[in-house]
Amino acid sequence: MSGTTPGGPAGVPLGVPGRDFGVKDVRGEFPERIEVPPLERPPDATVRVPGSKSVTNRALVIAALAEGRTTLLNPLLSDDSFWLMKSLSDLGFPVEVVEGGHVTVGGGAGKIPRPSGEVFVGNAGTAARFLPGALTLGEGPYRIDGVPRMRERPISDLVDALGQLGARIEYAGEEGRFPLVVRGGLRGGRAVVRSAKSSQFLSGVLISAPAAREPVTLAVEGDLVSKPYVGITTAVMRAFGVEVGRPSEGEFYVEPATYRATDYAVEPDASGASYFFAAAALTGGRVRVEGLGQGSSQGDLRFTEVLRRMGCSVEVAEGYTEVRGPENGDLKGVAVDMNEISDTFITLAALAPFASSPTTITGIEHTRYQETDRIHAVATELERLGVEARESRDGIHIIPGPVRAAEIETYEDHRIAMSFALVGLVRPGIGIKDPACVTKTLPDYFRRLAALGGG
Ligand SMILES: O=C(O)C1=C[C@@H](OP(=O)(O)O)[C@@H](O)[C@H](O)C1
Ligand SMILES: C=C(OP(=O)(O)O)C(=O)O
Repeated sequence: MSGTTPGGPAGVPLGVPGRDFGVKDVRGEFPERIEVPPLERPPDATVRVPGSKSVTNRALVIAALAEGRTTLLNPLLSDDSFWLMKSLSDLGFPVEVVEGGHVTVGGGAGKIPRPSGEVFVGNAGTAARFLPGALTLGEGPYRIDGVPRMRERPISDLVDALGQLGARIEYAGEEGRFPLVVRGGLRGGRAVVRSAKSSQFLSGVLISAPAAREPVTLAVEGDLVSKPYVGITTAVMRAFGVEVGRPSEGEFYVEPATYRATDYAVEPDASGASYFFAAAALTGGRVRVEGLGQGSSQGDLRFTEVLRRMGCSVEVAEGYTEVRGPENGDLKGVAVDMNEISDTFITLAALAPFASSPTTITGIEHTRYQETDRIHAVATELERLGVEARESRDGIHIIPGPVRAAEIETYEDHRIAMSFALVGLVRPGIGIKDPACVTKTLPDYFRRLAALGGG
């Protein structure tokens, strides 16, 4: 790695106890750009990745609503969980990162300790979409805001759904956008939820539903994107003692209940694991990710099925998943609908230029509303590498070809940085600008990537 090595154990103690919730602000320790050196030989590695962002942030909110003290084992400690832990702490919940990087949360048994206040969620979609419903449990008003990009990301489908359940939520600035002001009280009843721009709206309503005074029935209207994340939501709710009923295909039913605190082990992050699997695919190497395997609640582990179709051999076992890239180096292009696993479409887009045939990715229009307009950003950066990429409304078509050296713009999007860094493993001269954006979900990503080379 040129420049300083961010996120290394020497520079950045992750998971240390203290008021920084184990997430030291390391952005200033990153260089302005990082050049990823090509690997000298294909990796033959067994790696661990931190806990799932999605599971961590659900478990944190639910633990705060629960009765009793929860310990989260192997949580993700990164910007996204930092903003959620800080928000909960600002609301008066005792949240602590203890020895070993575990997190304890003192639940309010359905109450919020501070009667009013302000919270800030950075650019964490999970915090932005899970907290408004939870805030209806307190007295209010509570103001919730985020970074400028969060003020552009959609939120009205969540506000509308909670409103149908009796929540009083106002837009403090522009109509339909962050920041919001939330007042207390959630009646319950029946709501129609639109989740075509983000599944996080449905998840956010579900998480707060047990706190309503009356039973809640939710009917999903229109497309539901990123479906497996709703399964993660109901799985974490179940672990804290609340069942979600499914009266019919598009309906969810939750009775009034108080979550029960529990000790909860967070499984490794499957979206984060995708970069390490992809590194094996790209180099003809072998990478095993420990602790992530059969029975995972995360849809993104199915990225390995895409790699299998591209010619990799994949083993999803009980306690690990292992990917071996094709020995002859022949990665095949694929046509794949990635609606359900869209965080990994960028990982695939970084592999596609090296395949022996074109790749077509569809079903990902909703990613235009995420950290950046991801379809457009990916097409732009592939073109910067000299690769032909055709953008459509809901996808991208990538034609393999020679890849030239380039300085990659990352648009404050951790997944653009992490995915395009993979190109650097096989092509010299790939610079990643603003590499600090990886702190959103994987602060020591570049150290981990370099370690694949045995470093
Ligand atoms: O609920 C979650 O934890 C997430 C849902 C997905 O968002 P969308 O439903 O907006 O696609 C995913 O992209 C995001 O990284 C995490
Ligand atoms: C879309 C993502 O994040 P968020 O939770 O902010 O939506 C992501 O991590 O790729």
